[in-house]
Order: sequence, then C-alpha cells, then structure tokens
Amino acid sequence: MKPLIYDIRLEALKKWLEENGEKSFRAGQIYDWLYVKRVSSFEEMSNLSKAFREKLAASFEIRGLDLITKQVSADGTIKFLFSLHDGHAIETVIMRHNYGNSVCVTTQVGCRIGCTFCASTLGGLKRNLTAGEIVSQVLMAQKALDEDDERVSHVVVMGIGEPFENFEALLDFLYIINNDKGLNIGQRHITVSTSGIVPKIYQWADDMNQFNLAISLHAPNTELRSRLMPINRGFPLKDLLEACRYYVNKTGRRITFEYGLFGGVNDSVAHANELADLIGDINCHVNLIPVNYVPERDYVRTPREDIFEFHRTLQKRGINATIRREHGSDIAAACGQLRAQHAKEAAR
Ligand SMILES: C[S@@+](CC[C@H](N)C(=O)[O-])C[C@H]1O[C@@H](n2cnc3c(N)ncnc32)[C@H](O)[C@@H]1O
Ligand code: SF4
Repeated sequence: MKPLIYDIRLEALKKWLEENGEKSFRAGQIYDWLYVKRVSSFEEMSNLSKAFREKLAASFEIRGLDLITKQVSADGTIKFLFSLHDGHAIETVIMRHNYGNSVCVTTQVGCRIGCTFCASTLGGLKRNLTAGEIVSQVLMAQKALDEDDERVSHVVVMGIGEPFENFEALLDFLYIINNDKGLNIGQRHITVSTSGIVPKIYQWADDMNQFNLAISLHAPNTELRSRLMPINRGFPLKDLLEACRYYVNKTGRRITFEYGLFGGVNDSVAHANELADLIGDINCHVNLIPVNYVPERDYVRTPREDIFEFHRTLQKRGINATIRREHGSDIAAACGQLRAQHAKEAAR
C-alpha cells in the first residue's frame, strides 16, 4: 500500500523529490497545499505540473479520515469517531478554552497497557497509527474549525493509546504539525501524556525538550499504582520519579502529573499528603481528574467536597494543582468510550 502523504516530514519529502528528479523547494509548495490551503486531492495543487501531480499520486495517498459519528457538547466540545482505511475506529476531540482550541489525538487502535480504569484498553491493542493518521486527525479538526474561522492552537496527545509505545510515528507527527510551513503549532503548545515508559522519558528529556510532558501518576505509592496501572510492575514508581527528576533538571521545565480521583481508592486527605511527600521536591503541576465513568469498570466518582479537600491539601503543602475542567461531560467523555460503544453496537 502507498504511504499517506501526511506521513512525510518536510526534510524527507525534499529528499524524495531530489531522488525522483524534482526540485526540493517543491516540498514547501506541497506542504502549503496540504496544511495551509488544506486541499484533499493532488489535482487541486495547481502550481504543480500535471505530470508531477500524477507522479505524486502514483507514490502517495492523500486520503482523509471517514467520519462515523460526531457528538457536540453544550460547552462546545466536539468528539469525533473516525474510521481508518481498514475499518478501525478512533476518537479525536476538540476542546474549547479561553486561550484557544486544543485537539486531543489518538496514537494507537486500542492499548495494551491495561490500566484498570481506562476504556481505551478494553479490547487490547489492534495496531499502531501511522504518523499521517495522527496528523489527519489534527487536519480534520482544523477543517471543522475552518467553518468558524478558528485555528487549532494546541494539541494534546491524550487520546486512545500509549504514545511512547508508538514512538517513531509520534516524533514524525510532532515534527510535521510543528513545521512552520505547515500547521505551525508551537512546541510549547503540544503536550504528550505517558503512562510511564521510563527509558522513553529519558529520550524525551534529551531530544524533545521544548514539548510538554505529562505523566499519568494516579497513585501516591507503588502498591496502589501497581493495582491501578500494571505498567508500574515493569517501571516502578521510584524509577519513574527518577526519570521525571531527570527531565526537570535537564530541561529546566515543569512536568505535569495527572492524578485521577477514584472514589474510595486514592482520594483521601491521607493520600493527598502522601502524594505531597512523594513529589514535593519536583517542579511540577498536578492535574486532578475526577474519574470519568466507564460502564465496564467499577470506579465511582469522588464527591465534589472531597475533590476540593484533596486539592486544598495539596495546595497547603505547596504543590501546584488544579482540578481539570470537564469537557463534554454530557457526552461519552472518557477516552475510548465512544469507540467501545461503537464496537458493542457493531457486534449486535
Ligand atoms: C487515555 S490516556 C492516553 C495517554 C497515555 N496512554 C496515558 O496513559 O497517559 C490519557 C489520560 O486519560 C486518563 N484516563 C483514562 N481513563 C480515564 C477515566 N476513566 N477517567 C479519568 N481519566 C482517565 C489517563 O490516565 C491519562 O492520564
Ligand atoms: S490510561 Fe493510557 S496507558 Fe493506560 S490503558 Fe488507557 S490509554 Fe493505555
């Protein structure tokens, strides 16, 4: 099968052009058609010769994603369920903030990490997405925002899948959306979230130090974390935090810890104090996430007052923390939930 044109970094496209007897500056023109004018066929690239367009079409696909369904929430959140060329379904979300529009992208069809609270992992991992399939999600979101003359200003890699398990495609994706000849989304406006693949955190700190990093922490001690996230057995909390300290020291940047509040599991004042003891020496921000209900999982919500109490405890201990604003809470909000619902309906 031909690769997607959206899979290709600008430098790689220049190289391909040179190897195919074309001028490398054409790469910038192609990027402009793809990411600025956002055409959906090679024929529309009118400043390229017909023969050249045919050559491109013979080597690359320019296919977008097929929309299966779209849910629009009262707060403006839009959740898309897209179908890939092989029929797999993935989710992409646009969230509206006062500072801009952020898009949450999927990196894998499913996930093999097996966190006990997450809908994305219910059917295991089917396959990795290519860089172009991840880029296409941002493009589809941008095309939807074009209708309101708005732009995608931020990207969060927090959709279905573990991005650090699809590392090469992730890096290609990031370079493509960051390129100033294309979508030009600033590195500091892009956040990647990982469940804690420790060796990749070191690599990230060394090579990708202008992009934001978030860690799904969810527990203040290693026993509880192993119960919630089986990855903690392979990469225990102590090693994970050492990698986080390395990131902060190496980059001089703050790291984000995501901490889901699961009722009666990890949400007491004692847990908040234990968390403060654990991360108190790290330049960090804690994002408290009230658990999204997933029917297949039996976690329940922490009562509102207890969420505030947990937050206050962290703040009193000098930990920078916020409670995540809930986007689209009136629609299937938990990541992977729309896809899981779709799979159930298809099986009926
Ligand atoms: C779906 S994951 C994708 C990125 C990466 N695999 C990770 O775990 O960080 C994005 C975030 O959603 C959180 N999450 C997953 N299921 C959730 C649920 N039911 N309620 C609240 N947060 C959830 C994860 O812990 C993680 O912080
Ligand atoms: S939270 Fe992240 S790593 Fe864990 S199962 Fe869900 S997608 Fe995978």
